Amino acid sequence: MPAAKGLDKILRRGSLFIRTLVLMAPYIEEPHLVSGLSCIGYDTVRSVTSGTCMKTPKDGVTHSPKSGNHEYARGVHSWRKEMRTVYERKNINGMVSLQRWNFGPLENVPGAWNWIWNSKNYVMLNFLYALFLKGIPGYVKIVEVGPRDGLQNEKHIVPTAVKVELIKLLVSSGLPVVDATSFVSPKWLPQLADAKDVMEAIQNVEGARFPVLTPNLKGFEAAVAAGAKEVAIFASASESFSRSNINCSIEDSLTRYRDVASAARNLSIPVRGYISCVVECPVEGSVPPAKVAYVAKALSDMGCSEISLGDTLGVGTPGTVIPMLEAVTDVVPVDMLAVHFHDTYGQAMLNILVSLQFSRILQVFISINTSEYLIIYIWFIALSMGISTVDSSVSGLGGCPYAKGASGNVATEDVVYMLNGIEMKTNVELGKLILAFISKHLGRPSGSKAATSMSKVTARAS
Ligand SMILES: CC(C)(COP(=O)([O-])OP(=O)([O-])OC[C@H]1O[C@@H](n2cnc3c(N)ncnc32)[C@H](O)[C@@H]1OP(=O)([O-])[O-])[C@@H](O)C(=O)NCCC(=O)NCCSC(=O)C[C@@](C)(O)CC(=O)[O-]
Repeated sequence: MPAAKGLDKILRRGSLFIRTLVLMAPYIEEPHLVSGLSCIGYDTVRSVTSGTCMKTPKDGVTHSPKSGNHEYARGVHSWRKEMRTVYERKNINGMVSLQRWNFGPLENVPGAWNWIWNSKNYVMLNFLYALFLKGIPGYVKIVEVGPRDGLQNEKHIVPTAVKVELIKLLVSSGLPVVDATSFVSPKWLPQLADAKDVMEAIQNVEGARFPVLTPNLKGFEAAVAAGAKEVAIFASASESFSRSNINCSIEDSLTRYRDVASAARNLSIPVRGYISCVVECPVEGSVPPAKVAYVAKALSDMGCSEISLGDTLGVGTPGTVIPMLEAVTDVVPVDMLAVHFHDTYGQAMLNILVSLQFSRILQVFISINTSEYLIIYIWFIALSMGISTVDSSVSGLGGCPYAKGASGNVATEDVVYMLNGIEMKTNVELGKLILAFISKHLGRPSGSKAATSMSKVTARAS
């Protein structure tokens, strides 16, 4: 709805404006009329000089008001002190309609709040506040990508037993989804050439789902044979990156993925879709949001249950991430989306926060009550909450072998620490997640600031 889109943009500019709008709401319903004046085009023009007036039927019988013979009495709205003009016109049924009015000034805030408090509008306005000022989801699903996106970038191939132990530890911390491995060509990605062995070793691990990446039908069939119950396909919003990562154009990749999605549908296997380079490509530079939206729509149309938007280079800021989210949520529902930030420029946490807070006005509706005066209610209904699925990687492991210079993914420990701090549930136990295990194995410190600081505190205390 175009009006909703426009409002959506305006409302997201800042809470001050939203407060102003909310405070204006009492002035939208304004049936208080006094004194008659004639005006061309309108049956009656009335001026309200003191706002303490309110219509009360003299005989106690409710009847259609006619211009010029209303009865008014001092009413409860003591905050209406300003001058206003109301234009009346008889409608086709002989009813008097309120055609237009001027809004009063906004100074009388306490009175306005009285009005809000004493009416059903309070509920609605409270909802608006909750949405814009605190409107982030209560539960965030974390998709752990360390064993796949993290370890695919290690120079030295990590032994299968270490990968399996890592996955088990991650699951025991409460993570609900762990990307386990990729069924890709071992020539392209030798680091994950043991995909079959890893999958077989975690068959009996309970408590989490284990999606695996499949670039084509060959990979899909191998994954299913090894026991995968969920797969992921990975397209790119940049033509050059698509060619360097999976050796084909975006269109060709979508054709391949349609086959994978259809084979998965036949086996009732859920498919996650990844999109790389949603902000920038290492070769082409900035990627237009419309291109990301195009690929997202294609993945959604072929049946992906979730779409993860990857800032593969880790260069995005809220300035580039928000327009991209706006374009994608124009074509794909927000609850299907996940965000996947690398942290090359230290912007990942900020980008996650704006994604959680991202909400859209989906509907504006206007209701008209013609029982007595024409009363118009205008409600801005914002239905969408922010994005509630975040990808991250334990110890900040990762990068992409085909995106030189890109650093690791945002660290899962840092994400959980931040979400705990703003009281959003993840069901992940931070203490259990802080894994000295993988850092020790890789022979370097953790890439998570939260993990490093908390380990120091624990060491000092003991
Ligand atoms: C897509 C291909 C296979 C095309 O690679 P290709 O060379 O064009 O494929 P091909 O069909 O010509 O096959 C070449 C060889 O690979 C074999 N092959 C073919 N398919 C498979 C398969 N599934 N499993 C095992 N082997 C396979 C095939 O059998 C053949 O073997 P040969 O006859 O030479 O002995 C290749 O480019 C590839 O595997 N690419 C994957 C690269 C990769 O994993 N990159 C990292 C992914 S992470 C990412 O994309 C970003 C993400 C998702 O994390 C989000 C973000 O961070 O933003």
